[in-house]
Amino acid sequence: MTDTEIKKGLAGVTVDYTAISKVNPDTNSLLYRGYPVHELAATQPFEAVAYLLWHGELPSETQLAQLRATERERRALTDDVKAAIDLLPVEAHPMDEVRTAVSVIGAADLAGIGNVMDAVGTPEENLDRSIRLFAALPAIVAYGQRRRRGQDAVAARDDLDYAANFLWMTFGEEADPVVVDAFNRSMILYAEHSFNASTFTARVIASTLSDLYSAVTGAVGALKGPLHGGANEAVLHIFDEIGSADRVTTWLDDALARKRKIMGFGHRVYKRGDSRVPTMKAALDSLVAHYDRPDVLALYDALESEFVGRKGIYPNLDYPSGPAYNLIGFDTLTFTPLFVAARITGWTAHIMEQQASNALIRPLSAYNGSDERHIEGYVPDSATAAAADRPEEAAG
Ligand SMILES: CC(=O)SCCNC(=O)CCNC(=O)[C@H](O)C(C)(C)COP(=O)(O)OP(=O)(O)OC[C@H]1O[C@@H](n2cnc3c(N)ncnc32)[C@H](O)[C@@H]1OP(=O)(O)O
Ligand SMILES: O=C([O-])CC(=O)C(=O)O
Repeated sequence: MTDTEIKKGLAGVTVDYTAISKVNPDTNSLLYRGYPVHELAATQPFEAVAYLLWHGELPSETQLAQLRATERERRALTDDVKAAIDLLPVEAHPMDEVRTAVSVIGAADLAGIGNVMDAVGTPEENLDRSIRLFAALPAIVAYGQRRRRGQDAVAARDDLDYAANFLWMTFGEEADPVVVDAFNRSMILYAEHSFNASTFTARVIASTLSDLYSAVTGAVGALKGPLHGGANEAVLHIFDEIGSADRVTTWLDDALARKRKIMGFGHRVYKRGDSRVPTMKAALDSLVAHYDRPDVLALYDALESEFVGRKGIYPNLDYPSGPAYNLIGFDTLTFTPLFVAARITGWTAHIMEQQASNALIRPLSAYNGSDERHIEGYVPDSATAAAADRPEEAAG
């Protein structure tokens, strides 16, 4: 064994600088490029926050109009992506559809083909790729839900902004402004969160000088897990299991006796509450009032107060966003793909930041396997035996 200190899960390890966001668990705050996220959620369209994450500044009116025009041009579900999704079983998890769709878009981008040294691309190419994925994902996520319901794709509308068009493509009808506003806020809150597991995955892949699409594909895989983005889906499964507020105590007694994790609670960095929860909870409250569903709020409050009271572990963003997406009408399986559509902004900002100041990410491990041993009967040839006698030369 070794006396090297192991930082399991990289907990508490600071691996690099980032200028994109600051998560501060002491003040329970989250800044995107210096702006508190709740101020952005209250005042900005998601497109402006995407611009902020990529460029470091909020857009002028002209810059926002340019980004919106490009996003609108690239919103449609393209034939190749639709065909690739249609090849998958209709029961496939939508995160697998999204991962596949990103891969298809990446394979169709032929810039840098021919020499692997060009895969990484220029900053201009990577900003363009970021906008391409940002614009394409809503149609992919919307079509996934419609396909599972046996419905056709709904064509994008270029007279609607990002959030309203996303809801239009999913449901085929214009959403109420209350719903659009709550959805827009959720996208902003989900957009970015420093070196979380999926963003770190993207940065690891980018650090090898692989291409942006590969880094995003890996990030989608990391986000799928229930300890990370998959928790918003898992929260709704828990709500369905519990059923109603009056059943919370018995359900929790049983779940804790069986040492189950209560999804939507706890966080690696925040230990006294997630900075984004109050803003998302306010969005959930507006949806509860809009849809007249006080039963949802009763269950939400009952589980939160019982679990926090017993364990002192607080809700994370996935706790209010799960029931909010359910009220809007998204299928439970669609929740984590919605997170992808939002986080594509943060992931791509981090990929470009990694590329701008790259070092291959390759930590060390401490070996705790078998002592050296040998294959019975193996006789090295003379060159191998000679090299074994001169290990420093063999290592080159
Ligand atoms: C957008 C996001 O990705 S936010 C995170 C979404 N994920 C979830 O909601 C999944 C549920 N939560 C969790 O599993 C954890 O809180 C994590 C993975 C998010 C953070 O975990 P870590 O910082 O590694 O803390 P860890 O898992 O070691 O938990 C510390 C203790 O609290 C307990 N704990 C933490 N979260 C929970 C929970 N949700 N339910 C029950 N117990 C919990 C652990 O069992 C552990 O107890 P122990 O010390 O008795 O073993
Ligand atoms: O920061 C984390 O570990 C997880 C999280 O909340 C996020 O990615 O939004």
